Amino acid sequence: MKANPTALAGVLLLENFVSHDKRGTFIKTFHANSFGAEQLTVDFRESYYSVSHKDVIRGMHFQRPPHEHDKLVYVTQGSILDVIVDLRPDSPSYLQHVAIQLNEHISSVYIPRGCAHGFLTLSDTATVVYNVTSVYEPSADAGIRWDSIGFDWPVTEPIVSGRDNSFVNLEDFDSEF
Ligand SMILES: Cc1cn([C@H]2C[C@H](O)[C@@H](COP(=O)(O)OP(=O)(O)O[C@H]3O[C@H](C)C(=O)[C@H](O)[C@H]3O)O2)c(=O)[nH]c1=O
Repeated sequence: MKANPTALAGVLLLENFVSHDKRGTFIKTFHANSFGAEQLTVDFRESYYSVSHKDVIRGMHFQRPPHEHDKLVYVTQGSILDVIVDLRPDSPSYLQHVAIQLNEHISSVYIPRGCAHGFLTLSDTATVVYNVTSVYEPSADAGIRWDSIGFDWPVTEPIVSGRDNSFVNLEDFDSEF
């Protein structure tokens, strides 16, 4: 696994191990030694996935302290535009965002605690896997409005949940990280 830095401090684009043969494809998305060598968390406490239609936007989500978590995200079917916002006041990339296209199998994105995560579905459907380092705590499940982060989402009529449209704007967000 090769880790590549991004414009946001600590957010890494990871190149997955991918092997093709006549049977199909084999992909490795986690390797404790490689993660440890990059000082990445290896203690994932939950794993879940979502299946989204084209033009769906999910996000921008995070868990509030003390339930914040690191997150490893990858796509097992389809493609997404993965978007991360830095909510850490002490970070050199505070309040900045990055958008990374994730295509099935090829790469994963590692998102440190203190960042908000979301994505736009680019393909007809997309299956997105999340591995996180804390268990789900409803009272700490929070977010920032997807259209308040200064990113021009390449979609004309996004499909967004009422909850995601009810989050606070980034300019009004008071960071606890
Ligand atoms: C995360 C979670 C959610 N839920 C419930 C809450 C809702 O009733 C339902 C769907 O949750 P949500 O609408 O938050 O799902 P997404 O909008 O796909 O959020 C996900 O996608 C964005 C991009 C992320 O980065 C989040 O980490 C991830 O939660 O499952 C649970 O019961 N347990 C859980 O661990």
